[in-house]
Amino acid sequence: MQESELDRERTVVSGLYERLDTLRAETEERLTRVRRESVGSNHQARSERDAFARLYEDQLVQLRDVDARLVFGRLLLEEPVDGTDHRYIGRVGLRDDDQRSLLVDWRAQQASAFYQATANERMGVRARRHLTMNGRQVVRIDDEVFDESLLDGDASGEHVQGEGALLAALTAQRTGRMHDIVATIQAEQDRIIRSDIRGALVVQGGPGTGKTAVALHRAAYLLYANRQRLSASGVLVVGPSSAFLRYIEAVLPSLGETGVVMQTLGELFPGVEASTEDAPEAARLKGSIQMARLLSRAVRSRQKAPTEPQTIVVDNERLVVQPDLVQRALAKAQRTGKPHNVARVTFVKQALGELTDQLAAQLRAGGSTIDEADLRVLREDLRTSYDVRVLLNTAWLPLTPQKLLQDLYARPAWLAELTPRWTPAQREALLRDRTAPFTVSDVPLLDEAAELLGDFPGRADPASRERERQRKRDLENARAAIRNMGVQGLVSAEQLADGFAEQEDRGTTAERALADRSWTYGHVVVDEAQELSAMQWRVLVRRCPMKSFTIVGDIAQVASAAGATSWDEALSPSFKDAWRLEELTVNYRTPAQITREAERIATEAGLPITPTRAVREGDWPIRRVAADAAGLPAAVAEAVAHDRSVDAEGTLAVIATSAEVEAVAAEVRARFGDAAARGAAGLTRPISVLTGYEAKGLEFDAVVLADPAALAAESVRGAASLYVAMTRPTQRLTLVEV
Ligand SMILES: Nc1ncnc2c1ncn2[C@@H]1O[C@H](COP(=O)(O)OP(=O)(O)OP(=O)(O)O)[C@@H](O)[C@H]1O
Repeated sequence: MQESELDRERTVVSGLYERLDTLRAETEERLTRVRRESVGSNHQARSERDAFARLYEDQLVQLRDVDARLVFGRLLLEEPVDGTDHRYIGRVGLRDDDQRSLLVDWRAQQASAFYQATANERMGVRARRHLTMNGRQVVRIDDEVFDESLLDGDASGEHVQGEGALLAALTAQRTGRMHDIVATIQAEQDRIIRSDIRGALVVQGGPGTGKTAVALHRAAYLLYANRQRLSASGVLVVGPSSAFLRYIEAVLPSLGETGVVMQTLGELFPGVEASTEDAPEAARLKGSIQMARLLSRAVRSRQKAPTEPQTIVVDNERLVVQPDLVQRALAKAQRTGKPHNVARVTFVKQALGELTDQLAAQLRAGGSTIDEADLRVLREDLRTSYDVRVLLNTAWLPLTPQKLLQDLYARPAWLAELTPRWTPAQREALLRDRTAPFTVSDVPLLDEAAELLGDFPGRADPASRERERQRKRDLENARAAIRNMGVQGLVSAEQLADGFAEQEDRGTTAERALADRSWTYGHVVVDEAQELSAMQWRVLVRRCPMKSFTIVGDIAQVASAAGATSWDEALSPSFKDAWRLEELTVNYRTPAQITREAERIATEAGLPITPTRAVREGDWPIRRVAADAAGLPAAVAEAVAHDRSVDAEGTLAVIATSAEVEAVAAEVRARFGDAAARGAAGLTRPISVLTGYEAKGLEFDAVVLADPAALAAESVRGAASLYVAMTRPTQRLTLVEV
């Protein structure tokens, strides 16, 4: 029975691959045709041709990317649709020449029953089948039957769907890269993935519950369901480190989505790439909302009238400028409520007006006659005079965010003046050399400063307005080209317009978004969101004023000094109560034996953990070894060697405190050579040596923990660090105790 079913599926699946090959051949042919097209010197036609060529190339890449595991599921329907009661679910949708559906995209409404149906809630489905593939060949089928009339006695309806396929995915060896989970998304995850795009959705869950996987699949789903809106504005994915982004970067392309922007928190301000962290005290301070008030005061204090009358010389005329004159201009500019650099235009205009009047009055008193034309000349003389420039710049200097922040950190007297209620220790924490590179915690401050300062007059803005106009022209041209070529439905105007833009060096949506601080995204995904400070939230909300967010994290895993202690505390300043919470409870990563111990230690340390239910018991108990006189690094290397003897192929992470990590890495490197590496570089090697913070969000077949007690004592949030470290393995955990 099984054998003949397998054969039957093989026939269907090879038909689907045939269709994929046909589509590929057709796209290749279109590409060849479009490349051959002679367009002469007509610029518009050439640009269109090149854009189409690019598009077809992209489609070919996409068709190639979905080849692996093209199809992974089948529903047996209660009511036939289009003459068939079978519905196949895959990475993309495929239709035959008569537009009949052959394969349904996993994100389509018609696929939702594949993830949601249960014996109690059948959603029009009699049975669900998981197909496991090896290359293009079906090698295994797993059935869940909801309609009892199909059964010969066996019960069904277990709460984990497609157990065989799921367990195979969970116990598969890790590669150092995250994979998609389309074939085995579970019902509680699917509900989150398909949840409405509007508003902020918070996904709280313990380690290994699939928060990252769910967030990425949700991004792919939202792009599919809101293609038009999101392809123009883009989706931003924010993760804690570049190692983490590298770990997850292949997931969205494997789901056919390539245009998503991924950034770490240190990269959110264009032109600055921060990766170093501040000491905890400075990080906490810089992350707190009082920095917003401080920056606002700092900017305001750069708008200052002189205390004494100033004498300036213009056109050989000595002019005594009263502080009042400058004060009036300041007040007028401040009343506009505009950012510093923009309001400066009003300040200068007002001050020059009064100075011109004063100069004219003085000249008239000396016997000169001054008419309208003379006034214009006087004003110009004043505007270009060195003395006037010094006077006006002293009162209101145009500023860059970088300069403002560097001054604030490097001028203790000014900082003290601005922070009368701070303690000396707090001020001390901010002080540093003007040339020191910006840290991750400085990035939101630069962004805040940029908001307060505004663009330099005459810079940036016209360019972005021109970009918008050009985008509109591109879209109109793309629509016309699609109509002319009769390829409606095959390509979207947005995709084609991206092609024009790239051709002309104007950049795709993603590239334009990256370069433009004022870009607003259609949706933002934030991973490890519990780590974000109040100031970081402010930046992200500026990047998506519609507040369409997917926020995933685990409050119990907070490791950064400026991180949150509750979602309410973290989110209410920016989102008020306009966010909804979903929880994930099943741990797909860590075996139960390890999960139990990690949760026990975390609970004892008082962490607010969300207990998880591990889907499998695991084959290996936690191994505990003691470091002897030879020291910790040697004991760790020995523990690694022992683990390699159990499984020589898998990925392994050594996790140690910042104080020990280099010594441990040196020993491990000495013993295992190029198979091991320190830091993010190790993620492509079998053995990586990481700190607790670097290990966040990652997973490995095995973990060797160097001195867990030291890890727990490392910082105020050390217990969380230990909890994170213990929950990284999918198979084995070794604790090397001192
Ligand atoms: N439905 C699923 N099918 C197959 N694998 C899954 C499923 N859900 C989660 N996983 C796997 O479980 C592991 C943990 O997932 P993920 O990294 O998304 O968890 P997390 O909640 O973000 O964890 P952490 O908080 O520890 O960073 C990953 O290997 C992921 O692929």
